[in-house]
Amino acid sequence: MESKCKVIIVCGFLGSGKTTLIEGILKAPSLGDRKIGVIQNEYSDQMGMEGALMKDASGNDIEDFYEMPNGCICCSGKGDLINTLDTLLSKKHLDYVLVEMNGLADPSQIVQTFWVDDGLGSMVILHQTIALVDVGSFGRKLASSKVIEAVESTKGLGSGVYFEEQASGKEYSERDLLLRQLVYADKILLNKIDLIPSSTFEQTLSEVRDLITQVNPTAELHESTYSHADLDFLIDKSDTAIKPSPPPHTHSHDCSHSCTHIHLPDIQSIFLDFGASLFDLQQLERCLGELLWEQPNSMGATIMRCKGTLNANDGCNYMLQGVEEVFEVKRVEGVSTNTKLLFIGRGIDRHALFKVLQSCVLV
Ligand SMILES: Nc1nc2c(ncn2[C@@H]2O[C@H](COP(=O)(O)OP(=O)(O)OP(=O)(O)O)[C@@H](O)[C@H]2O)c(=O)[nH]1
Repeated sequence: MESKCKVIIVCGFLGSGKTTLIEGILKAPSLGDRKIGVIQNEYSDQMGMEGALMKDASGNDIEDFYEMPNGCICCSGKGDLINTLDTLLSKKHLDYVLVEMNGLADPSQIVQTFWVDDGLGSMVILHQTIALVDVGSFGRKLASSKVIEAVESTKGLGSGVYFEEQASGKEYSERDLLLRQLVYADKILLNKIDLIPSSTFEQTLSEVRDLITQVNPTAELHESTYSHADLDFLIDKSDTAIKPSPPPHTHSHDCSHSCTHIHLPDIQSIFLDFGASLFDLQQLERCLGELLWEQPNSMGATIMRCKGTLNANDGCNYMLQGVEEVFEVKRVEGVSTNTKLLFIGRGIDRHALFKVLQSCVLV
């Protein structure tokens, strides 16, 4: 009899390194002949770029990649995720499926789905949940006096009270969401430690470790850069004994009508398609600097995350990756696509943003 497919949920806030983690696992030579599928929950149904960049150790495309666009699998989880798993597993046996949640999703519904759904148990098993934390920004977001308050606000997770809150489609504060993404994790990567200034390195890490341990005392913590960790830690080793108990009652909840797809009240996700336009790279980098280095910027917007693909004046394709004020525009090979950019943040005027970026297009 074939063994069950092991599902690994990958969660974490915007830009914390989830895709980087999955790319690293897929490329790891020590993966051998284990078969892995990927389900990625994107913010926009028009992005569809990260699949093309996912390669195995030999540089081949990943066959079993599936994008669940424009949605929140934490809301439509029971339906969409299960259907997608069905589709993937009906083609062939997979040893693992990595499910990347979007950066604004609360993973608790999905995790609980696996705990309580017997039908699911027959073909797949939840192996573990890995959460990514961008240590520098996590520390900043939860720093100082807010720490106690934030930890207090997670009390009751896993209890009936928490379930009821979710059923009413409750929107979270950014701080709550950050912490909720950690509560169900078996393993937590303290990522981007290269970005912590050396003068505050030890202190920052110790504060973040301390806070995370209060929220989730049983998770295994691992410090990383570019989401790197041994495969043994990431996918092989799993200690089911340390998983928290399922909640006391099974509350089935179809929240497609009541939940917003993004659990933060005022966050916008703006998708811009510039077609085959060619961008002046230097001009674009100047514009991005102006948009990202000061938050809120001169347009009054706070941009938390931006990413996309673009065509440049040198005839090459590039990928934009930005997390808060840090961004890079990196050349990519083997991907031919139009310019599609996604911006997530607060107070963004779509038209004004389009105009600024349009000014970087060659005429
Ligand atoms: N300096 C630094 N950059 C990192 C590290 N890990 C990831 N990045 C970069 O951070 C950016 C975002 O990484 P992703 O892996 O796309 O993050 P994500 O969590 O999948 O992003 P969303 O899906 O948009 O939430 C990329 O430019 C990565 O190269 C790290 O440890 N250090």
